[in-house]
Amino acid sequence: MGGQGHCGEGRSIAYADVPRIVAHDGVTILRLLPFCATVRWRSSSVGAACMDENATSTAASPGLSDFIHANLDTILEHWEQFARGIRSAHGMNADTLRDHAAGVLTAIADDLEHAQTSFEQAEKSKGRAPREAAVSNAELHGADRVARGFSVNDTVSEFRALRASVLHLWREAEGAASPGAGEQLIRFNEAIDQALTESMERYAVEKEETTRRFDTLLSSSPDLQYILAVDGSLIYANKAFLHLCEPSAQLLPRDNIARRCPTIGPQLARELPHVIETRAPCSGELSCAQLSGPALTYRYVLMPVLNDAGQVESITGTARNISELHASREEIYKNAYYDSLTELPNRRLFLDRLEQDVRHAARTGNALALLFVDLDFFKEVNDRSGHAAGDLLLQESARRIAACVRATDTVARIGGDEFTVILTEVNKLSHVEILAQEVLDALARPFRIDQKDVHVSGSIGVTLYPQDASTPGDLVRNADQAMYVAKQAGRNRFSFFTVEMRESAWVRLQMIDELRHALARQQLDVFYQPIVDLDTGVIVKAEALVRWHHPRHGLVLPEEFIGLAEETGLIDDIGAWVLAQAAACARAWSALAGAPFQISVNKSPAEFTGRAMIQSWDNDLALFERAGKQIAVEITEGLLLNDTPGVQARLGQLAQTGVQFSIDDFGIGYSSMAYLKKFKVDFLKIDQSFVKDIATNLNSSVFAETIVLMAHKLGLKVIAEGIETAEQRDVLKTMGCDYAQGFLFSKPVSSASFERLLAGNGNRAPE
Ligand SMILES: Nc1nc2c(ncn2[C@@H]2O[C@H](COP(=O)(O)OP(=O)(O)OP(=O)(O)O)[C@@H](O)[C@H]2O)c(=O)[nH]1
Repeated sequence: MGGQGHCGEGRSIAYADVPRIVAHDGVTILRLLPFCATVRWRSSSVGAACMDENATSTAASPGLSDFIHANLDTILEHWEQFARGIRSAHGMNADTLRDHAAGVLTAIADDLEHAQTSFEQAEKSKGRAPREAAVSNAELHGADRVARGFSVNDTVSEFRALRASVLHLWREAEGAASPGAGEQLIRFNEAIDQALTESMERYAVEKEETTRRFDTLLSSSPDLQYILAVDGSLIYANKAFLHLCEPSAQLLPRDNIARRCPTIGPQLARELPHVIETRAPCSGELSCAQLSGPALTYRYVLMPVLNDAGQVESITGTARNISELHASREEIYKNAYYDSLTELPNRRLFLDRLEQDVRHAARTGNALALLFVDLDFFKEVNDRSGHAAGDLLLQESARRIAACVRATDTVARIGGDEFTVILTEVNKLSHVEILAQEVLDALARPFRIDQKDVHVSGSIGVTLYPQDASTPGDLVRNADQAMYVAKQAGRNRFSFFTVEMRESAWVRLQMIDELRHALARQQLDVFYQPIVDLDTGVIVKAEALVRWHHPRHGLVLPEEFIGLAEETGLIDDIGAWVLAQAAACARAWSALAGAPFQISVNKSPAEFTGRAMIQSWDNDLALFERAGKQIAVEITEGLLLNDTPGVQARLGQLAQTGVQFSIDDFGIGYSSMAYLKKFKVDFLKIDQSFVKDIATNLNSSVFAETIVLMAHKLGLKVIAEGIETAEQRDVLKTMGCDYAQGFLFSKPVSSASFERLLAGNGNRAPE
């Protein structure tokens, strides 16, 4: 390279000395120092304003090549005025922009320096330009422009401006008029055209590669990627998108997305007018039906592409398959709002719906009915047939209840065996009654479970909006209270809520609350009623009967609170406490009498079936064991007939302790002697309803006598309850009844009073 330049101090620099940098692809480019900013030329007319006074001409034969070398900075400055205007040169920094142009220009100038061979000339005339140094620079130039977002026009304009700047300044410097200028001009134009061609070719290759890379990237993406024209026709679609389209695979020009991709196209096409109008991105979820399998869910984004005028020229779209996410979101929602066993709405969703329905009814003036359905004796199904059978019964109950109502009504499972039904737009009360009865009928039909018929029934409480209450909470409470009344009235029925129910429910709740504290506050007491030997009239036994000294209501009898205790499970604690008192008294009174004295205690069926605490049952067993025959346990016939494994096991455990058993209220139930063979019973207690008219009613006396006879044949003793008159006592005595209990002998009395009775015991037999 023989070119020379001039610096500001008049020192000439060979261009071979100009520092170079090596680009990343190995192409060497010149990095020009900003050393000369003036046009160096012999002519005084050129660049007078910027002429350095100390500058000396070095070019003996000034050619275009020398001119370019000498005035590179000035040319570039001139060119830069234009270059900056190319869309702000796409953010390129001034040095880089200049480096590229300088590289191309310097290479062209170098090329101009050596004489062209005739071969080169011939090749050029055939349009086959030999490679020149400018080419590699131009390639670099073209490649870089793609990456920086220059358009083809921008790139062409850059070269045109470069050519214009050189020629303009050369002409001004009068170089264009120098000898051989024409030839140089031709070669310069050829060289710059050549550089432009190379730059454009490289630009095109680069662009193609970039497009191919993006296409590969987009094609391998599982997300749908596509570009739409504003009329909805597909400009581009990646593989994932085409996969969802009609199977004819190839994308045809102007294919409309709605027609081409019937699964999701129409849904996307509907969004286009909005995106075009607002020029804002839009996103959402859409459902894509599949030939087989569940519909897929896609989350899509549509993004408008704006032209220079700010108008939407196309729309890019992406869509991601979020079916799994959607499914897990649905699963979470289902778990939160639906009962997993029956798939009905759970309590939470039921309360939401009730709130909405109440609001809607308030707006429209319609009435609404809420039904609270509770299965009867469901616990027995679990106990007898197992929990899995209970589950099946709950599922079938859910289906049966749901089949009774309209699709717009809500059926929910809000607890164990509790269901609710919200009936909206209720016009007639009779409709509610009919529906409640239908539900009862449906539940009363046998359930076929494990090849067996299982029977339950339902109790339903009904309340109405707005007649009974105005808030969801009050409606639920009303329906619950009405259901409770239906249960108390015998089950398998429905009750409408009344205001009186609210009052009695409140009293009941208060009683439950007070009963909870009664033991701790020592308000419970055990009274004892004597049982006499009918032959001798001597007190030989006693029955322990619990009493509640209520702070406001005075002495409360067991009939008024044992039911509540059973319902709430308090019966376990109360029963254990009564047993402990009775066992202590039996011990003391045995010592007092100098002979074994037996006290009988009542055990409710709930104590055999409920029992939240295994521990309390074990404690009872230990007490029974210690007491042995000093305690007799009074149980009902129903309990013995209960063949659920849990109940039978507990009865067996109890029998092991050595206590004796009495069948209470004998005669009013099944009066079956069959179970007496299976379970060792010691006493039968004839129910007082037979004793009452035993002296006047032949049926009662025959029945009582039969019981006595049969019991004796089976080796059992008989106790008659509720004896109030000497006549009753005498009839029973004549029949051979063993023991008697009733007001004729004594009312239940406190332990202290009972001790006094015992002290005088044996002195007399009541007449
Ligand atoms: N199998 C099954 N049983 C359940 C489920 N949830 C609760 N339960 C049982 O359902 C029973 C409901 O108790 P209750 O309503 O007092 O029993 P009930 O025998 O129907 O008594 P009444 O309503 O007074 O007739 C309890 O024994 C619970 O253990 C469940 O998901 N599956």
